[in-house]
This record gives sequence, C-alpha cells and structure tokens, in this order.
Amino acid sequence: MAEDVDVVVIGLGPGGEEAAGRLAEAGLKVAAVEERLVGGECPYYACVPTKMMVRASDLLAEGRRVPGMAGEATVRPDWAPVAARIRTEATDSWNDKAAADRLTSRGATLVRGRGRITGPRQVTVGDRVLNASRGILINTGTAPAVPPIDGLEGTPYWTNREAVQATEAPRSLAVLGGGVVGVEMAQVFSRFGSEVTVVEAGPRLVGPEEPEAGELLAKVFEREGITVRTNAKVTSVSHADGAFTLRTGSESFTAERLLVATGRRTDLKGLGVAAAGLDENARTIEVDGRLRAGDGVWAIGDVTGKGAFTHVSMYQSAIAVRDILNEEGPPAAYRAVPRVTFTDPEIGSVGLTEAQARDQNLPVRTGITSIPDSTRGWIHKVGNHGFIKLVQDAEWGVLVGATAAGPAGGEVLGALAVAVHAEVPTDTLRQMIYAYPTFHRAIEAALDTLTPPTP
Ligand SMILES: Cc1cc2nc3c(=O)[nH]c(=O)nc-3n(C[C@H](O)[C@H](O)[C@H](O)COP(=O)(O)OP(=O)(O)OC[C@H]3O[C@@H](n4cnc5c(N)ncnc54)[C@H](O)[C@@H]3O)c2cc1C
Ligand SMILES: NC(=O)c1ccc[n+]([C@@H]2O[C@H](COP(=O)([O-])OP(=O)(O)OC[C@H]3O[C@@H](n4cnc5c(N)ncnc54)[C@H](O)[C@@H]3O)[C@@H](O)[C@H]2O)c1
Repeated sequence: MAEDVDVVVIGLGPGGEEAAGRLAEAGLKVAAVEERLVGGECPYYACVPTKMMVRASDLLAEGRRVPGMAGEATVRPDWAPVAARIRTEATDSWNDKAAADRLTSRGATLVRGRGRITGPRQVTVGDRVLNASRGILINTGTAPAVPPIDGLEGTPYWTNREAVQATEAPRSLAVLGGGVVGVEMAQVFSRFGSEVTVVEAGPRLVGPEEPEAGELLAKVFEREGITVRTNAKVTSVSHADGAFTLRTGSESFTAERLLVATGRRTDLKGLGVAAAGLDENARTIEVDGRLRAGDGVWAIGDVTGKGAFTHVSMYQSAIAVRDILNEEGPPAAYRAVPRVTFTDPEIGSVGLTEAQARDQNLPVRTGITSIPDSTRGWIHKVGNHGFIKLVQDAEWGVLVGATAAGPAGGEVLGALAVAVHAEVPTDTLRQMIYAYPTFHRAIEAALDTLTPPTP
C-alpha cells in the first residue's frame, strides 16, 4: 500500500540529511531514503577521514622539518593511529547509527534502501511506495568513476572508499588521476613511507585550478620523492602476485596498490529521473536558483554539478528547504564558491581562474606574489612554498577570482573569499591594514602586482 508523506528526500548526503531534519522540524512529514550510510560520502569516505589522514601526514612533515630549524627529531611513521582514529572518531567503523538516531530524533522517518522515482512525486524503495504531496528532494551525490582501461575491471584496485579503510600504508602506490583526491592521497601515503607514482592524463596536476597551482604541486611532489607523470595514457592494467602493473605507451609502473581517482559519476537513469520529467541521460541535474529541477522536484549537492563540495551541498540545502517551506530568500549564486585542496602547501581558491575569466571575455587583470618573498614566508622558511594570485575584472575594479597556495592557504583564502563574495573594490582592499607578519599580508603585495589587461 502506498504511504503518503509531504516530502521524500532521496540520498542523505550532508545536504540531504540536514534538509530532511529541518523539514521535519518545520512540521512536514518527511521520508528520508538512504541506501548506504546516513550522512553520505563526506563523513565516512571523503572529507572527514581524508582530512584526518592529511593532519597526520602534515605532522610527519613538520617533524621532518625540525633539523636545522629547531634541533633534532626522529620521525617514524605509523599508520595504526590514523586507521584507529578513522574508525573510532570519524566513522564508528562505518556504522551510521548515531547519524540515523540524530535524524529520526528530529522527526524524519528513515527508509533504508535504494530509492527510485516511479512517477511524479512518487518514490519506490523495495516494496514501499512513497507519495510525496509537496515533492521529492534529490541528494544522491556521486560514486567513483572508473575508466574502461583494459584489464582494470576485476582487479582489487582502491577508490577513495577503500583507501580510507587502509590498515597500513602500502609499500608502493600508483595513483591514477592527479585531481584533488589523487594529490591529497598521494602526498599522505608518500609521507607514511609508500613509494608513490601519480599518473595523470591531462597536462597538469589539479587541472581546473590555476596552472601555477599544478606546477607548484609537481615541484613539491618531486622534492618529496613522488613520481608524477602527466599527459600519460594508461593503456592496460594487470594484477598478479600482489602487484599492479600499469602500462602507458612508453612506460610501465608496478605498485602494491592502485588508487583510481579519476573523477565521479552520477546514475540518473538508475534513479529513474525520467519519471519526474527530467533528462535521464544528463550527467547532472539542472536546477534553478531555488534548486528546483522540475515540478515538485528539487536537487542539491554533487548531482547538480555546481561544485562537488560539502559546503555547496549544505548551502543549497538551506535554499531548497526555504523554497519547499514557501519562504522567501535570495537565490543560489555560485560566483564565490571556495575550494581547498588539502595538500601541503594547501591550494585555496575562489571564483574564476584567469583562464575562466578570459573565456568569459572579461577585461582581466592579474596579480601574483610568492609566499617565500613575504616576510612571514621568509621567517617560516622550510615548507614555505606558495603564492597568491588575484584575478580582477579591470573595468569593474573587483576581484572575480583568487588563489592562495601555501602554508594555511585554505585559511588565507577566507579573506579572498569575502572580497570576491562581497564584491569589495580592489581600491578598498588596498586601503586595508594587513597584520604583520602574516601569510595573508601577502594579499597586499599581490594587489600591488595587478597588471593592466592584455589586449
Ligand atoms: C576523497 C574525497 C575527499 C573529499 N574531501 C572534501 C573536502 O575536504 N571538502 C569538501 O567540501 N568536499 C570534499 N569532498 C566532496 C564531498 O564528499 C561531497 O561534495 C559531499 O559528500 C557532498 O555530496 P552530496 O551532498 O552530493 O552527497 P553524498 O555525500 O555523495 O551522499 C549521497 C548519498 O545518497 C545515497 N544515494 C545515492 N543514490 C541513492 C538512491 N537511489 N537511494 C537512496 N540513497 C541513495 C548514497 O548512498 C549517499 O549516501 C571529497 C570527496 C572525496 C571523494
Ligand atoms: N579538498 C576537497 O574539497 C576535495 C577533496 C577531494 C575531492 N573533492 C571533490 O571530489 C571531486 C572528485 O575528485 P577527483 O579527484 O576524483 O576528480 P577530479 O575530476 O578532480 O580529478 C580527476 C583527475 O583524473 C584525471 N583522469 C581522468 N581519467 C583518467 C585516466 N584514465 N588516466 C589518468 N588520469 C585520468 C583527470 O584528468 C583529472 O585530473 C573533486 O572535483 C572535488 O570537487 C574535494
């Protein structure tokens, strides 16, 4: 028999879980459908466990920087505390009871299983049919995309979901894909003693970021002993005697473990979006400023293609909740989406890169300064690599994008994100007082280097 509710939330990523809780607290009857773990990828397989890994590997790196700066230190990496912390503090050994209880205590009904849209405002989970009078909120996220490389299928490769469950650092690790997941994981495992090779199909690491970011990471990785191959097409993979072999046209690489970090995929056909009038062959779900995808359908999170980050999912969640509750508020805007790649140096960026701004035919002016040339960078010395790059719309006199790479680059980003978001005139930024000697004071130096637009 069909059950009548106000809203069905399919997929409980960070935004979906929060939306289900808030809608239930507002008095709506909410069915929250999740086939894996309440909370989604971020707390169990992504942001949280990987940042615990990063924190541990950063500690090792800082310990190794003691000689010549502060005496002597012997650093012996041990993965055991990292694996234990991920199990006890982050994921409860991949058990979502606490999250599920938190959600149901807010008044939502948790429906475990795979949800499929089977009609306008209708979702089927196993033999339960849920009719949603107000509509459906989709927050189904993404899964790791695995490229169709000869021999890869069926081998025991890792994706991020297996990598965060590692109980030891492998002797050697091949990383397929030098995007955000690839570079964060490569550096972590390298610092724990794995011999790491990153194989990237594109011309640079972290390709969508400013070219200077990819070049910086390549330089740092080389110094740390991580092998990086760009423009490399892996033609076959094999696994035998406990080792993977990756072949490109000219080379082959052998490693105990292989991490596939080549991006993410959605499955809109499997979700049955056509039954709600949406394009099932699209990669992402098109949404308007209120996160509406169609009549009685909202979508939030990675599935919307507006930035695959937890903060975007949460931002969209709040707007979709408002709209479902018929409350007024500003529409979603993505001019100032911040993002941080948690390598050392951290790469923090916001808004447009120079290339994106030029593609939009903006009158672009850029400025760049090096962190080692700043007072704080010079004092910091070892581990001070980085830069601040600004992208200005020269006619408007406002920053439309910026990158802060370096120690605490993600924190320095905060000031730049405010500047882009609040459309602070660069003249106003120039009149600001920047504390001495901070990393963020390098923003002032970067402003001084803004060069006139090129024709
Ligand atoms: C390794 C890694 C590290 C990351 N680190 C960061 C970081 O540091 N900071 C950051 O902001 N972002 C990070 N991200 C991205 C971040 O994890 C996602 O942007 C975030 O999880 C938000 O995703 P979402 O809201 O779209 O849903 P997701 O977290 O993807 O959750 C979607 C949920 O929907 C469920 N689901 C899917 N289909 C169905 C269905 N048909 N029926 C029922 N349930 C379904 C899934 O089981 C899942 O639980 C990282 C990603 C990865 C892979
Ligand atoms: N710190 C963070 O906020 C954080 C961390 C990790 C992931 N994420 C989110 O998750 C998303 C997914 O990350 P990702 O790194 O999996 O994807 P990505 O799209 O960022 O990077 C994938 C990389 O793999 C390369 N690639 C694709 N096919 C390949 C092949 N056959 N051989 C070699 N290289 C290949 C691509 O050129 C690209 O550089 C990110 O875009 C980001 O939004 C965020």
